[in-house]
Amino acid sequence: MINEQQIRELVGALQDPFLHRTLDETGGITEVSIKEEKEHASVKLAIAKINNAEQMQLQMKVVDTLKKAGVKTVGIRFEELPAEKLEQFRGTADVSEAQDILSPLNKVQIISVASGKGGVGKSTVSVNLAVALARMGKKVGLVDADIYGFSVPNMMGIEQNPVVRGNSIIPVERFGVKVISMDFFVDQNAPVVWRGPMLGKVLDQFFRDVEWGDLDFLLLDLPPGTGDVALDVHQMLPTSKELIVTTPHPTAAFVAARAGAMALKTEHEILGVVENMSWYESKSGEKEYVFGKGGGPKLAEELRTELLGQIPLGQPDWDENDFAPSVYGEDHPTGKLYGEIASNIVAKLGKDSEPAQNEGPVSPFDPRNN
Ligand SMILES: Nc1ncnc2c1ncn2[C@@H]1O[C@H](COP(=O)(O)OP(=O)(O)OP(=O)(O)O)[C@@H](O)[C@H]1O
Repeated sequence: MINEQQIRELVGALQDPFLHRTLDETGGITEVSIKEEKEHASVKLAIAKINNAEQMQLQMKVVDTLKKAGVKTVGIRFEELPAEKLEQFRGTADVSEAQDILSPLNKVQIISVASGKGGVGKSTVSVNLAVALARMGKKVGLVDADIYGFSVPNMMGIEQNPVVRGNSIIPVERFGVKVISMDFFVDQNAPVVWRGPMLGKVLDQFFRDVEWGDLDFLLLDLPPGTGDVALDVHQMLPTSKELIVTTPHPTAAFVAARAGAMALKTEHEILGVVENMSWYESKSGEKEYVFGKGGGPKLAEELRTELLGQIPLGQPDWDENDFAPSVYGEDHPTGKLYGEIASNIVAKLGKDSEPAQNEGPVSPFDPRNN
């Protein structure tokens, strides 16, 4: 494992994307810490402007550089260079960039939806939460990052493909949510057999080449478990917050705890737990705990986070004229529960106030900035 000095040299040679000076020259590395036994390094970087596509690209460069040097997992946090420091470099950035530095920040909260194992309803929860946030008037994007087992377009009843304009992909909009999925780019039902780095590249493209526009929230439906892609996403998006889906079965919750442990290990905040398939309510109003009881609360307690909601078993009311197999209507009892979870998340993230300065979320990735 490389030492702090080597990390400072490697990262210090990368440039501040706005000032076109190395981080070494700008004094942009403000903290380095190492956990030898875990082969983990974290760095805190100060750059001219945070929460934008350029930050995202620098993040990826840092991860790439440190991984090539043998670091296994990387944590990165960003902050803005202090004003005096910026002034010092003002003359060196061209005028439009200098104005850009002063322009209001474009902020987006990234929420990764994870589960310990498949089939617990992670995609169903991602889709309905995205729709519920859009119903609240939020601008929402949804990345179907489950690239082996994509299911989001089908669940939302999306039939068209995205339009490609120049070098960018315009996401498909459904129920007010901008959606991108591997499903749009493979032949009907052809299995996706890519491995490891290829998968990371696809995700990278989803972040860079998709024209998301202004967003308040970007949700990611992660693949189940704690494999390569889930880890890649954690590294690419160090500011994303994690939402963990489990069923009420104690074993499911035990397995889901691993996803939570990975989030914590990579220094990601856990937003909360959603328990899905919590019970079946019979016509007489009695609750039957088909898949057991207690998994969600137990997991939330274990991860020291909040149980954001419990979703019962049951199907949406299907509208034959506007078919979306997994989307619950706004007035459906389950649709209302998703509405409550969405409000809870908005309140929790304090979206209407400014996010914390140093831990601000990453903004999406305007491809024109590449
Ligand atoms: N609350 C629910 N009530 C009834 N059926 C549900 C519920 N939640 C999910 N399902 C169904 O369970 C199946 C699995 O759900 P989903 O695909 O969302 O899970 P997943 O965890 O994303 O799975 P994978 O990880 O394999 O993609 C789907 O057929 C879905 O319609």
